[in-house]
Amino acid sequence: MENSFENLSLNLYQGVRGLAVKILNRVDRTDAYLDKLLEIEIKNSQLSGVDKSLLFEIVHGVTRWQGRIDWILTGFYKGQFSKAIPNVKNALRVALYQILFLDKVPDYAAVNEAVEFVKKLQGQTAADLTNAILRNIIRNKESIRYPNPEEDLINYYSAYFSHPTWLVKRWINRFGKDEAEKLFLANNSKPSLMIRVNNLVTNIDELKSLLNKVELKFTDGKFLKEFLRINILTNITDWEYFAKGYFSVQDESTGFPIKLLDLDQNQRVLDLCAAPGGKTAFIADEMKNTGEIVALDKFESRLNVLNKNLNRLKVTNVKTFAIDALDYEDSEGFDRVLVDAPCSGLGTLTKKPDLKWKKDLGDVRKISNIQFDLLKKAATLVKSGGYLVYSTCTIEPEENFDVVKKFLEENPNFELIKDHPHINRAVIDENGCIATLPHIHGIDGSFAAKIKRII
Ligand SMILES: C[S@@+](CC[C@H](N)C(=O)[O-])C[C@H]1O[C@@H](n2cnc3c(N)ncnc32)[C@H](O)[C@@H]1O
Repeated sequence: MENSFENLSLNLYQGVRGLAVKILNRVDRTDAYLDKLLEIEIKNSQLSGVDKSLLFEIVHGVTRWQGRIDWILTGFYKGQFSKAIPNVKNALRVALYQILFLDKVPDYAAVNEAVEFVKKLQGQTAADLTNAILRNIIRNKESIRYPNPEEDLINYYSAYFSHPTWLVKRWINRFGKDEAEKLFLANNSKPSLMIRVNNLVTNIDELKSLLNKVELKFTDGKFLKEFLRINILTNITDWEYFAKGYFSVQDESTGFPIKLLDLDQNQRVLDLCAAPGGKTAFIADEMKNTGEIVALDKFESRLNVLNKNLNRLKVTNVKTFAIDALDYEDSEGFDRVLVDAPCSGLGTLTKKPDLKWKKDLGDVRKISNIQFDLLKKAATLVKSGGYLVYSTCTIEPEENFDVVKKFLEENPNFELIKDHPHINRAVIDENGCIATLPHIHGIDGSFAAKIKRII
């Protein structure tokens, strides 16, 4: 029975557009994240490399521009678009994304695909409706009207720049109109691919010459010498040197917390929230595989991914434990402790556009309590004279400096280190912490604070 169900669903959601609708239906209906769903579908599908890239582009693009796409569809849909049948709703979104944003797909092809798909799943009437709406939009493409910014700036920004109203309000209040606009645009740009050289296996010069040999164009990272920006979006993990552990794929912003740790060989380091191990591997690299790193994560499955990554990168100085960090005990103490806390991820919207629709202010507030508890716990595990680094990949103050400030107020035996002589001043904020913003620094939004245990 189950098998025939699966076959049925395989047949119904065929090809790139069918799979795109299937994934987007799930994003809407469950709390699963886009990338996880995409990864599962790609693994189970027989798509060619080109089609995999197109599927990635379509589901990311629809999600990135969903605010604008839905605004337009709401105007042309007879009835309430928000209440449309999921298959119809997402087939319309997929087609409209291609019509508005993808030059390589002719409009008529996008319409025909959507109409055929809807006909197969929902019947002729729904297909006729799909056809009529899309053709009507194509005819009026040049004269689409958005809310009037003079009268309703929030809804204008929300529709035009495709961000939820709560974030629009928040970021206009914080940054002002012009800067907020730049942030929306940066969030809506396609992500760039950055890699970190793994000095345990190679060095930056060798990696650059290998990239040149396969004609993969790159530029140096803006802030940290270990990072390179690959100028085209390519599936670089298929390259033989990825499997050989020459580099890992990670944004330059992830390097700052490691630099703040001020690592040396033979130290004892705790990585409290470690999976999937991007930062653990960089710590091991800075320590030249000496000393000891203890890496914790609450989820065994995520630690399995970490272990796989560390093996590939030839990291040998890490012990892992699947445990809630709040329950972890250790009598010896650590020279360095990293709390790379779970967060709303709102600094990473170029890569994870679904987060802007999935998270709200309640989530930001809720997670800040967890972050504070993790930082307090970490403080009990660092040796006197040692450093504690607190980091996130969000730009929201409640999850960043507010957590650190409250911690420092309650713990006078710790002090914030504000002087970072080896770090580019462009990423240091008014409090002496690292704070990156996508529209200013051209990398993911992130935060890191260096705290010293005095006694
Ligand atoms: C931001 S991610 C860490 C990313 C990682 N440091 C890296 O650079 O690849 C946060 C991690 O914290 C883990 N986590 C959340 N709550 C935790 C807890 N109470 N104890 C331990 N790990 C936790 C999550 O499973 C997640 O893997």
